[in-house]
Amino acid sequence: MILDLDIGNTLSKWRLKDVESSEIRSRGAVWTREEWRPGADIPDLDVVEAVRISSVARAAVLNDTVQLLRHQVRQVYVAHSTAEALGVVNGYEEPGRLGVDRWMGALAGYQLAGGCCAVDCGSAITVDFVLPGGRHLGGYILPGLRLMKESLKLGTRNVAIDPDSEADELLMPGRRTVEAVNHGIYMAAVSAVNRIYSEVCDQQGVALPMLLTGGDARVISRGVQIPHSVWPDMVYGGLEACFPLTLAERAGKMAGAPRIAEPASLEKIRAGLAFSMLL
Ligand SMILES: Nc1ncnc2c1ncn2[C@@H]1O[C@H](COP(=O)(O)OP(=O)(O)OP(=O)(O)O)[C@@H](O)[C@H]1O
Ligand SMILES: CC(C)(CO)[C@@H](O)C(=O)NCCC(=O)O
Ligand SMILES: [K+]
Repeated sequence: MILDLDIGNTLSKWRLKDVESSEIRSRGAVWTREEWRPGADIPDLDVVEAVRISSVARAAVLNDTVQLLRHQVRQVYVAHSTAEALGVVNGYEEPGRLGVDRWMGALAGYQLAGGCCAVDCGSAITVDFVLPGGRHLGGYILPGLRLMKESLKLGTRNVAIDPDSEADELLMPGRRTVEAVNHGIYMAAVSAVNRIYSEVCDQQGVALPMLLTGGDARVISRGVQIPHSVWPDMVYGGLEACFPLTLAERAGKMAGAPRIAEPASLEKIRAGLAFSMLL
């Protein structure tokens, strides 16, 4: 088995992938903590022959995790943001400072779709752009839904947005504090994603496919009018592309990759942008 780890600021996500069949056997998530010890909530390392890690947690968390895994697993691969990989040129002035989860998402998106807009809706919401040809432009970082809510300190932090709510309802004016907050932060997130996408496509003169991932991808997806695909395993896709181990991965296949939604025409994107600038 291959153990893939996506260590975020809040949650550490894992999945087990069968080396022979390339199938995902199990998955889960644990809180990201200082000491990441195997227990009931993480997989049995006896069956694991290789580990691939993307981590944006503090260096100590990653070091401890790697130390621990090296005792029991022969191959441990840790992803880093580099100046160039798989045909993509990192747009950061200091490439190593780009969050490796963003880099993995951008690489996976490029491998799947060519130029793309990769959106990760986690503790933070990040939006990254790669042009056809592989130039990564950099991106945008904004607070995620939960962080926005917590920063308001209105006593509503424990009332999460129901992930099954319809976007239409979430975009209505709230008539209770909790509703006003949930609808406000939802509006902030989806309008930012819509606007950022349109601005950058307009600036660059290209309509890019959009891909969404992260814990809040599903609910944000419902409010984003731009054609897009949701790819829960997008960060893992970057790990597969950087460290291919199975036959399917060597052939360039990434697990759970969605069908790419055809982007709207540049004219349509520009018309939408012109309209929003009138408001
Ligand atoms: N059990 C959960 N605990 C915390 N957040 C959750 C949970 N389930 C869903 N979420 C939502 O998922 C979001 C976090 O998503 P994700 O799992 O991508 O976070 P993360 O990986 O820790 O973030 P990041 O990678 O940006 O550090 C939160 O904003 C929250 O709304
Ligand atoms: C922005 C987050 C927190 C999103 O997980 C992560 O990618 C990160 O810590 N990035 C480092 C800063 C940067 O990407 O510029
Ligand atoms: K993430």
